[in-house]
Amino acid sequence: MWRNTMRFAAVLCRHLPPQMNPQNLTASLKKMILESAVKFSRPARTIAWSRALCSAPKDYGVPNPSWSAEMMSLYERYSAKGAESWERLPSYKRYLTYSAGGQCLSRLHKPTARLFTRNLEEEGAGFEYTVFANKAERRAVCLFQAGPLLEGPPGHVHGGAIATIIDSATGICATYLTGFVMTANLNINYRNPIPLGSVVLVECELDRTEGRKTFVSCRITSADGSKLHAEATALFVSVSVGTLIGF
Ligand SMILES: CCCCCCCC(=O)SCCNC(=O)CCNC(=O)[C@H](O)C(C)(C)COP(=O)(O)OP(=O)(O)OC[C@H]1O[C@@H](n2cnc3c(N)ncnc32)[C@H](O)[C@@H]1OP(=O)(O)O
Repeated sequence: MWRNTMRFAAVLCRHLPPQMNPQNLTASLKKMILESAVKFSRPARTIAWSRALCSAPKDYGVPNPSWSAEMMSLYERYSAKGAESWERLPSYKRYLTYSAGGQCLSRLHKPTARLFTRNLEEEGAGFEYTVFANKAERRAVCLFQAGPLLEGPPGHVHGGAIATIIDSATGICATYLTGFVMTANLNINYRNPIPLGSVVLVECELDRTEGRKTFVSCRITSADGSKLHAEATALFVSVSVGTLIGF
């Protein structure tokens, strides 16, 4: 039993992404890994879980057939700028999976949970988005195509869905630039409704950091930049992985 436990823990640690190598893990995370290993250390389960943990997660930030010509054109424009300036960030269905660039931890922790913005399998129905980030300029841009299940006012996107994409885009920007964070404050001014099915740019910029606080501002405009849909400011507070997991 103990040998299986240690073998399972070793498999987990081997598949942690580089920035989460075992020397850098918090005590609470080590405890979680060991507890999970104990829980699943019966031989048959060990093999099944090891396999399940090691398959590649689906990246939702790549084009799919629901993307409009306008969404594709923007995607190609940012992709063409080159990874040295604008890096496309992969997008998975769990926050930790995205942040750590791996998959093991999110599958161990409440495995049936899903990121709110990636909770529909039907392509094009809800949030279709992809994020490019520019480290040197401390900016990120989210290309967002709003599906029909995000309706608020007839034919237009729900204000809560707009808040969600702003929270996500600014959160991804803050996480990319400063590490694990949680939203502490979000202020939004809605300027013009967003038509359902349209593609908009959610442009985020890191304004400043103060200790654990990261301030990000955001503008949502039409794809050609001619119409302002919303403006927002967000405050994120850095947290440990243990806090995110709930330890
Ligand atoms: C891939 C997808 C990315 C998605 C990103 C989406 C992120 C989310 O939606 S997270 C979910 C929504 N957010 C939450 O549930 C967070 C709930 N709040 C909390 O857990 C805590 O209040 C938390 C973590 C924000 C801060 O708590 P804690 O770690 O104890 O920090 P705390 O000491 O209170 O505050 C740290 C600093 O921030 C400031 N601060 C905290 N909250 C606020 C606030 N609402 N307004 C202004 N300042 C604040 C404090 O004054 C303090 O400032 P200073 O260092 O100058 O004294």
